[in-house]
Amino acid sequence: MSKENKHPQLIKGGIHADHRGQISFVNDMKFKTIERFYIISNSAENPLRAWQGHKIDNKYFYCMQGVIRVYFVKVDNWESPSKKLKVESVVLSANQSNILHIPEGYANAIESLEKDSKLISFSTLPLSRISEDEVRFENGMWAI
Ligand SMILES: Cc1cn([C@H]2C[C@H](O)[C@@H](COP(=O)(O)OP(=O)(O)O[C@H]3O[C@@H](C)C(=O)[C@@H](O)[C@H]3O)O2)c(=O)[nH]c1=O
Repeated sequence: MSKENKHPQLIKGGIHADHRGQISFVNDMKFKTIERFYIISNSAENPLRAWQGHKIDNKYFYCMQGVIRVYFVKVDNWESPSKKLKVESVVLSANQSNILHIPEGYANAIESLEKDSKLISFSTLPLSRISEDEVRFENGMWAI
């Protein structure tokens, strides 16, 4: 059976504004497989959080405040990945209300492009299984 071609995808949402205020939504986001969520806010001194690799966990990233660039790399070999792997990225903004889905098999890096930017991350793997999933690489592993 052919391996499903799972590449990061943007799940488009929208924003409704009227005299009462504003609603940001992503109607097509499904939570059946979500196990937990957390919110990342990088410090002003370290605006770039790189690199977290995930063999199993899927990430659904949503920018709640400010602007954040998410980089991702398809890891070819977890023990000794090539330094020449293609780095792709997507900019998420609180003014656009989109979710970036990064499937398993990728390393990600999170860069805050504005002060006090906040990213909510929905994960499909319970924290108890992190040890079989997460592989950390140093900041300079893949050039940003
Ligand atoms: C991510 C996460 C962390 N924590 C706690 C435990 C941990 O000691 C502390 C710091 O977490 P981390 O060191 O994993 O944070 P970090 O190194 O920023 O890694 C996180 O960044 C995102 C981009 C990822 O892809 C995940 O791997 C996630 O672990 O926060 C939770 O309790 N629940 C969570 O879901």
